[in-house]
Amino acid sequence: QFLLEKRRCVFQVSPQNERYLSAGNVSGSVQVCENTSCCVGYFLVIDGQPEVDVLACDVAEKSCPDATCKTQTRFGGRVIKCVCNTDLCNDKITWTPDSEQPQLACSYSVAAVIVLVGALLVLCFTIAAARWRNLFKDKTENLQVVPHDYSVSPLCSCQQTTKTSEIDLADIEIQRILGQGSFATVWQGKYQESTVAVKVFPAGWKYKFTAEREVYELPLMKHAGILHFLGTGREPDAGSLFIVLQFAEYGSLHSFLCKHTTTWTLSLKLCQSLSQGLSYLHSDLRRYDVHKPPVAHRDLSSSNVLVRADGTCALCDFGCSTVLCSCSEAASRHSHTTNMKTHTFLGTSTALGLLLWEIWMRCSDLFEGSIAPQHLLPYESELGADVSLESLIVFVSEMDKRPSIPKHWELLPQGPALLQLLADCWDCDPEARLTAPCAVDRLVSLQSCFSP
Ligand SMILES: Nc1ncnc2c1ncn2[C@@H]1O[C@H](COP(=O)(O)OP(=O)(O)OP(=O)(O)O)[C@@H](O)[C@H]1O
Repeated sequence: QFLLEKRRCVFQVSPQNERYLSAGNVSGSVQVCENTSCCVGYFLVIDGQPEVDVLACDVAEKSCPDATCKTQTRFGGRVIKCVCNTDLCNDKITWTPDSEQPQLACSYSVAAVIVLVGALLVLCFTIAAARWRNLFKDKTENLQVVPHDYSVSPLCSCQQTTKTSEIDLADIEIQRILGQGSFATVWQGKYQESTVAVKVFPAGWKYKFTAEREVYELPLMKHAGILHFLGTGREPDAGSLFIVLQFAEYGSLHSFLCKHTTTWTLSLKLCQSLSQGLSYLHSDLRRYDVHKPPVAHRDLSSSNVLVRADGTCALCDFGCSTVLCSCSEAASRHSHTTNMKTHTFLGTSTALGLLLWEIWMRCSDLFEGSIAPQHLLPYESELGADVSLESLIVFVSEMDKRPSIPKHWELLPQGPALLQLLADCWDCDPEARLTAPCAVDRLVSLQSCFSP
C-alpha cells in the first residue's frame, strides 16, 4: 500500500514551464507525481534572498536521497536548487548567503583540519599538474564529450589540414585594438592592402591558438558564414602566436545589437547567414579525396559571431570547438551519426534559438507602434551578463526556462511561423530540436512568405 502511494510535491511554476505540468496531476498548490518520488525546488536569489521559481515533482532527477530539501547553488550563486523525497518537502529550505561554503564543524580537531587541508592541497596539485601536462601535450580535454567512434583532431589520423604559409608580422601594419577576449587580443591591421583582424595569443595560450588554427585549417572551410582565415604567424621577440582573419566591420553580433535596431529584412539576413554558417560548420563533406569533418562550435554566443558591413554574420572563435572525425570504416561511421549529433550538437540548436531571439528582439518591425527594447542577452536579467553558454543551456533544458516573447508577436503575420521556429530550436526534448539545416529552410520560407 505504502509503495503504491504517489509522492506529493508543492507546486508553483510560471505558465511557461509546461514541462513540469506533465510530471503529475496538479490540484491547487499540490502536484501528485506520476513517475518520480522526488520533489524539486528552484529559487532565484534576488537581493540576497531566495525567491521561488519552480516547485514541482522533479522530471530530471532520478535519485533524491534526502528527506529535507538540501540546497546547492548554481550559476555562481544566482540560483538555488534542492531535491527531496518526502511529501511537500520542496518549499522548505534552509539557506543563508554563505551556506554554499559550509564551515567546518567546531568539533573537528585542529590536527584533523590540517590533515584534511593538506590532503586537499596535494590532490589539487596533482590534478593541476596532470591538467597542465595534458593541456600542453595535446589538449585532450575535449575527448570527454565525443562519442567513442569520433576523436578530436590530433588523434585522428584521417584528418586532413590545408597548410597555409606563415605570415611575417613585419608585413602587417597593426593599427588599433578591436577587442579583448579571455585568451587573445584582437587588433585591426593592414595586410596586402586589405583591412584584417589579427588575433594575438600570448605564448602561454599556445594550445588555444593551436585548437583554433586547426579548425580554420580544415579543408573546405571557406564559406560565407565562417570568418575567412588568411594565415598564422609568430611574433619573434615575445613568442606570441597570431591568426590573421577577415575584418568584420560591425564587430561582434552582441555589440552590433547593443548599438543598432534592425528592419525585418536585415534581421532575416542576420539570422539566415548565421544558420547557414552553422549548418556548413556541422556538415560532413567529401569532395574527391578531400574531407571536411563536422565541427561543433561549443561556444556559440553573440560575442562569437561577427557582423560584416553587408549585414551578414560570420562564425568565429573556434577555440572550444570539437572536430568530429571518424577514423573507422564508412559504414561504422554512418551508424554513429545520430549518437554524434545528440551528444555533441545537443546544445547548438538551443544556442541558435537564443541567438535568433536576440536578433528579433532588436527588430523594429516586430515592435511597430513602439520601439524595440534595449538589447539584452537571454536571461541577462536573471543570470547576469557574464553567464557561460553551458550554464545557459542547463537553465533552458534543466529548468525549462525560455526567454520571454512579446505577447503581440502572436498577432503579427509572421508571428506563428517565427514562434514555432523558436520553440522548435529550444524544444525540451533534445531529439526533437531543429538541426541547423532545418533552421535554414524555415528561415527561407519565412522570407518568401513575409517580405515587404
Ligand atoms: N575579425 C574580426 N573583426 C572585427 N572584430 C573582431 C574580429 N575578431 C574579433 N573581434 C573582436 O574581438 C573580440 C574578441 O575576439 P574573440 O572572441 O575571437 O577572442 P577570444 O579571446 O577567443 O574571446 P572569448 O573570450 O570569447 O574566448 C570579439 O568579441 C570582437 O569584438
